[in-house]
Amino acid sequence: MSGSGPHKTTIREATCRVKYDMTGPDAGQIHFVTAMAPVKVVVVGAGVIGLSTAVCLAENLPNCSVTIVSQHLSPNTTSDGAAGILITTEFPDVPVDRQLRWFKDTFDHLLAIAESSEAGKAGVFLSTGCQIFKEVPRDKKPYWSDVVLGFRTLTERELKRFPHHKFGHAFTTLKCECMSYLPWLEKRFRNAGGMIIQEKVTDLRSLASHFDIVINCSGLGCCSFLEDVDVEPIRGQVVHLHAPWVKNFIRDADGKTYIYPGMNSVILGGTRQVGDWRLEVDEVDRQGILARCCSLEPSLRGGHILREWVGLRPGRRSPRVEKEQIQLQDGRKVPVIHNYGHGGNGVTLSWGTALNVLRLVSQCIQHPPISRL
Ligand SMILES: Cc1cc2nc3c(=O)[nH]c(=O)nc-3n(C[C@H](O)[C@H](O)[C@H](O)COP(=O)(O)OP(=O)(O)OC[C@H]3O[C@@H](n4cnc5c(N)ncnc54)[C@H](O)[C@@H]3O)c2cc1C
Ligand SMILES: O=C([O-])CC(=O)C(=O)O
Repeated sequence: MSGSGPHKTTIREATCRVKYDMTGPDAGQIHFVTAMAPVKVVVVGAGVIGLSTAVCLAENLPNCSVTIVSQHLSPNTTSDGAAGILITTEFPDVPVDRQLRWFKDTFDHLLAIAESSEAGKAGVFLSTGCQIFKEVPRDKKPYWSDVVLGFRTLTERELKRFPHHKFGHAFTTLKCECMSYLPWLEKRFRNAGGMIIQEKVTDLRSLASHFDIVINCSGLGCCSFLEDVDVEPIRGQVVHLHAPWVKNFIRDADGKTYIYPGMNSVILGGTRQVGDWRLEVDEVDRQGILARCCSLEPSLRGGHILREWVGLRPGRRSPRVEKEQIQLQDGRKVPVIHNYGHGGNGVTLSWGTALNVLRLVSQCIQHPPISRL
């Protein structure tokens, strides 16, 4: 780490002191007095997962100093190119109630932004449309149906628009455009006293020697410094089309065809090529995307292409949100909290998994319960 010397404060030394208020308007309340030295937390990564996590920590833990160390910043992260729709799937290794909480916490957080005067600046807004199925799904009402707004089954008349599909849901969800949202989060982070260092991490241990707690939000990047054989790229290509008359989203449940109207363009997708590291736009993929999307929404044929983009989703069977401990050469044990592997759902789960990390960090520093947790 350049620009910071060895740091000797341990977490134990920095834990807060408790004061009991006997008088005044807060009588009977326990106050936690800021400790002598702040707990030094470092967040690796400044995509939607790293920035959400860093903001959550910086705004809720006054006795921590939070630093982001990231190789790339917005607009050069995978998150920047995400369609940003809030739709989730079911991960095999995470209890459903935990997944539900991740999604609901994110939805509620972003809904509040969408309803505020910050919506335009943050790039967060409501989006109504449908998800359609070529075969009737076993579970006609997914576990997340009560998180989104106005969830219902498509009528037969609505389904007639999609002759190759047998079933569908209509609902209102949120779209969070990271090209706006990430700079907006970054500003919020700096306002909360956070620091950002642009640097590649090659070894978690040497980073840990300068901090008390390490949070790993490096997405696919953790392949280079972490032995997690489950992480792999899932290539996604999208086309941005000028077609402002298209207002409602359409998503094929197979995840390979979607149409998402946004603030300045309609995003057409997509591809899901597992293990494919190519970042170049593929001509054949483009033709496939346009053909599939136009077959669902023929009016798109009147649009024109604004730009194209390829990103690599941080693929994993399930996201990894958990704590481990690493031991440094001097014997010091440093908690490392992982928050990566969100695949095609990083925006959808960003705030929920960030709050999960906040709870884990709070446990590490024996911070008092916070009403927002
Ligand atoms: C085409 C496409 C469409 C998508 N659409 C949606 C959608 O509609 N909804 C949705 O929820 N999700 C969507 N996704 C998925 C979403 O983009 C990802 O889940 C999300 O971006 C993951 O965020 P992240 O912060 O983990 O990763 P990233 O955005 O990749 O951020 C990782 C960060 O870690 C940093 N980093 C990596 N390695 C190192 C290192 N060694 N040292 C220092 N820093 C490092 C990087 O520089 C970067 O800042 C889409 C993805 C693609 C490709
Ligand atoms: O699948 C979608 O609807 C959009 C998305 O999250 C992705 O392409 O990863």
